[in-house]
Amino acid sequence: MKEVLLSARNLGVRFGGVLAVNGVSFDVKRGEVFTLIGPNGAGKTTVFNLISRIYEPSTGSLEFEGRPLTGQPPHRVAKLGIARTFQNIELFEHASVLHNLLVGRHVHRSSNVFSELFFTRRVRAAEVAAREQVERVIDLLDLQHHRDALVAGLPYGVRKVVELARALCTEPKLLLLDEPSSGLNVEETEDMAFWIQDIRHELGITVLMVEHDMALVSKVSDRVLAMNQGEVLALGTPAEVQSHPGVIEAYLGTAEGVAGLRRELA
Ligand SMILES: Nc1ncnc2c1ncn2[C@@H]1O[C@H](COP(=O)(O)OP(=O)(O)OP(=O)(O)O)[C@@H](O)[C@H]1O
Repeated sequence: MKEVLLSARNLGVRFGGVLAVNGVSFDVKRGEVFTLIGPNGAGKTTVFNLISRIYEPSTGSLEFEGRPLTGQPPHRVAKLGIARTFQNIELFEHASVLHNLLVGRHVHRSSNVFSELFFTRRVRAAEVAAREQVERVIDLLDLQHHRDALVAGLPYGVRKVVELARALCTEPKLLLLDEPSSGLNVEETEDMAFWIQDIRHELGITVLMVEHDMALVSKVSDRVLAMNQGEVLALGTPAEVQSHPGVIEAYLGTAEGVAGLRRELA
């Protein structure tokens, strides 16, 4: 059995009168692609924000590599090996792709003013390692042609890949992808599925994803957790979860929704 990388136990968070997440428990195993699905407002992004330490849980705990994550300040999360992308892309728009990726590497910088000023051997070695990792990621995600382009001038689909690249430049153990297909056309979504599979197989990175596109979910996920109104509805393989009656009712809602899902999966 695979080792558990991230463990959530009885997670809960309340915003005023809204219980956004309530008693949610799950384990993400090292090397898998684990996906959260559910209708709008189910609590998926809130779970991401709890893992990123943007929100403090009202109840429960999170462990990463067997150590408590709850209690860590948000700026430590990247250093521990957790990177994320956002539903709305967050990049430096007026910087080049290369600069955005190099910024992603800064999580590994531990130099002080003195060593930076005199460009010591350690700083030089860190600089070389940063460049090598950035070039590896550029090659993996086929971004060579866009290396020197300003982010602001790039099509949305490419910006989405640049954001993914920036997260990979931090060399994460766990990659959180918040709706990687949102805003992408069919072809770009297929490319995104390839990138996710490559990231998992070639880099061995564990992926925790929130996604609405069920065709993408089925293609890349090992396990799926369905949520509704802040609670866990079902956990299993993509096929098991999609055929779960509670999921069909909550996630798809209507008979037309079910027919739509069947068409999408056909
Ligand atoms: N900062 C906040 N303050 C108040 N309420 C919030 C906050 N963040 C989330 N919520 C509420 O918590 C619930 C869960 O929201 P969340 O964004 O996690 O859902 P989601 O499953 O990611 O939905 P979507 O698929 O639309 O992104 C919603 O009712 C939302 O309005």
